[in-house]
Amino acid sequence: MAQYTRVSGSVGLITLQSPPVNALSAAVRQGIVDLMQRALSEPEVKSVVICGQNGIFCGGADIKEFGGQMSGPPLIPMIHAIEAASKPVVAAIEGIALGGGLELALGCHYRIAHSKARVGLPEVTLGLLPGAGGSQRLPRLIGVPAALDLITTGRHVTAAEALKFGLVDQITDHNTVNVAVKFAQRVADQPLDARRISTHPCLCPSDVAVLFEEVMQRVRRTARGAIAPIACVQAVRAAATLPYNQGMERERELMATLFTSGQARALQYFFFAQRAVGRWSMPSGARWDTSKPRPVHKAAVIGLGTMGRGITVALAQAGFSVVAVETQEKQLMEAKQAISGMLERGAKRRGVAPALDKINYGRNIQSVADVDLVIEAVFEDMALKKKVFQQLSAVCKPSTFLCSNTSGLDIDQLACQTRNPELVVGMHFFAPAHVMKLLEVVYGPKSSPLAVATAMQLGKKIGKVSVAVGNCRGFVGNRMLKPYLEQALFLLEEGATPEFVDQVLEEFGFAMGVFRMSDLSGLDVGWKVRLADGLAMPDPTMGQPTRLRQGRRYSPLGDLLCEQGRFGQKTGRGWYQYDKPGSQVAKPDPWLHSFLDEYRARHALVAHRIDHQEVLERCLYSMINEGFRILEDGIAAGPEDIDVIYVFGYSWPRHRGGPMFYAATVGLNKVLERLEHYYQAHPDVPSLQPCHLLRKLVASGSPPIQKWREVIKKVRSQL
Ligand SMILES: CCCCCCC[C@H](O)CC(=O)SCCNC(=O)CCNC(=O)[C@H](O)C(C)(C)COP(=O)([O-])OP(=O)([O-])OC[C@H]1O[C@@H](n2cnc3c(N)ncnc32)[C@H](O)[C@@H]1OP(=O)([O-])[O-]
Ligand SMILES: NC(=O)c1ccc[n+]([C@@H]2O[C@H](COP(=O)([O-])OP(=O)(O)OC[C@H]3O[C@@H](n4cnc5c(N)ncnc54)[C@H](O)[C@@H]3O)[C@@H](O)[C@H]2O)c1
Repeated sequence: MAQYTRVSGSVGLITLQSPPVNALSAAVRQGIVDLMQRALSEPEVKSVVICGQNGIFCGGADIKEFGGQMSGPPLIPMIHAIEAASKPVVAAIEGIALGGGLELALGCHYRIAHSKARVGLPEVTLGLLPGAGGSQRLPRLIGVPAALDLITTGRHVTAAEALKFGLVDQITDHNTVNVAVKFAQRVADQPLDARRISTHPCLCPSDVAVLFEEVMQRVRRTARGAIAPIACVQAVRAAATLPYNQGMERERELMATLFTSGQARALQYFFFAQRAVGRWSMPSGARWDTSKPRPVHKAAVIGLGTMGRGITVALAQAGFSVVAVETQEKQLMEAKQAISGMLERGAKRRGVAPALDKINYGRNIQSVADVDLVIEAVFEDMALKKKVFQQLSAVCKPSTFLCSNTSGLDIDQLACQTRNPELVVGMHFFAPAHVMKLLEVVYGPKSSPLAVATAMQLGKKIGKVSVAVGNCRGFVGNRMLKPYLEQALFLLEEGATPEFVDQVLEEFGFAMGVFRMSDLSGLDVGWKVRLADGLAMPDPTMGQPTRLRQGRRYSPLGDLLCEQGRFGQKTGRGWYQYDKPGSQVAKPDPWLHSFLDEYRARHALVAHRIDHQEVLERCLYSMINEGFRILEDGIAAGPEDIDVIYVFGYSWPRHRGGPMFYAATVGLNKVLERLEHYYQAHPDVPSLQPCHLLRKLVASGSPPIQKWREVIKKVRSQL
């Protein structure tokens, strides 16, 4: 909807009204069309201002409409009509002008923005391009290089940057609508021809062909298989090389291809999934909207290794006072230096002062007595963590929330060490913790909704996408990683190479294949856990068959590498070889290939040809199957939680929506049928056995992912 008012006698003010972001729904578009006609037909009206209600100009096309039949006036002719209007039209931009919202503003003859406003064309993040003339008008207004940057990245720019680009005509700290109305009065009699951006020539640098070639190469390299960024470059190239009308035709063709692509559907699903995870719920019935967080002013971090340092930086950068504790003097000094460096580099990038004074360092756990929340990040050792939790419980004020950054240990066991187990939750960050967006907030059986709400809110304040999950070994992310890693090792035993498996996974869109990722994280990390679990047993005299544990197939390949001191990048050898320890360039290692040949010979394993399909299906479907088990067990509330965890924490390609969305795209019956096939071939691998929920969903006719929660509820109630 939109509202019309006449202000100052001669200005027609059109206000978009569609909360929360004034998206261009059919009703809003109809309103704009009708009210523009009214403004143009009223003789007293000399100029028009378009604004949005509640201090928000417009968040773009209504994404919810994309899935269904589009109705109402189309956007492109609507914007053309505004540009062609005989009276000046001024956009008054407050809050945001994004996507179709900015395209609407580009159709206006002038743009006035509030100094705090942000503008951008983020369509690429939804698998689209600016398809209402944005790809053709923006380069004509701000030049090809700047337009390529904005359109291919989708980044939002501040009003000040927009002014520098020439994207807006004026910025103001005052009431933007009032300023725009006065401006509209001033320009009422000005000629409009030069203000119609579609008539401008597209100014190109002399080396424009080289520029497009370079940008296209960069985009292809970083897109990881996403098609929208490439289409965005093609659309801007059309603006640079074709007359406006032909450019618009090219924009329409490219948009039509993207619009119906699975990638756009996946990215739009993911847009809503990211927001859905904020509406968390617990099996007890506690929910985000009925649980109030408690404010946190001062926090502590215990253990300043890899994770503790990143967590301290994230907290300090967000303005929290932090007490940072490390027991060893040498470690403390090193950590202090590293944290200061991270803060200084971050501050330089963002053009602010480093938050060094936010942190108090100490070696004594007593120094955390008055904090509101503690995040423990000591070694992954249950006995040590229990001791730390006992100490914290004795030292801290009774209301302090005690959180652990454990990667997968039982939160409940830690809670049991404290006086107030209801205030204990997991806060599982991902490395590097000041960079990675994901935070798993893990509730145990005793965790209170207050503790979950507080950890979720803290996560949001430090810029994380927080997902509330239940307590089980590995929580959601690492639990699903286990069958994925396991299949990758089995594939090596059966004839594949690390390079081939990684190539397939990287072509699928992962930033790194499983073996390159393991080399980066350090092979010793998982080895220590397997040793502690009694799985890794190098001594053959222990009587364990090498490739079997507790009746299940087991691959000791990772253990054997660790026994040779091959821990990955840090030692310069792992699944690959590196020029020197710490180097990041992975090279195939002939030693590893001979080692695999000998290993297969020793175990009478006959290598067979493993193709692309088998690698993908076995690695991904076993992981997806575990995802269904997680849903069945109530560890994640819905498929969106799992998908958000995988995209933000494990570099799952966003344009494939996440593992559960991918399963829905492939077809649940196909996933089930292939799992059955592989389980039959490998009956000693339980992770390949299709789980009950997957069978139930297929038996229910494979409903769309948005309906899975209903089936999940039924399955859980039967358990
Ligand atoms: C051939 C056909 C031609 C077509 C022409 C194409 C036109 C055009 O080029 C395409 C587009 O504009 S594509 C669009 C380009 N635009 C974009 O990509 C902008 C996307 N939006 C954003 O980036 C952020 O939401 C804001 C920065 C606007 C606000 O951030 P914040 O303050 O943190 O708030 P928040 O929590 O994020 O959102 C609050 C609520 O609003 C909801 N909602 C928001 N935008 C929506 C929309 N456009 N729609 C619907 N809903 C939208 C959101 O879901 C949430 O509701 P929920 O019930 O809780 O789920
Ligand atoms: N490294 C990762 O990628 C990663 C990711 C997510 C979670 N985690 C988890 O985070 C935790 C820490 O892992 P990390 O990789 O940072 O380990 P790390 O070995 O780099 O650091 C642990 C630090 O804790 C310190 N420490 C040990 N006992 C202490 C005590 N009693 N009081 C204060 N400090 C003490 C050590 O001196 C060391 O500096 C583990 O639980 C791990 O599972 C790690």
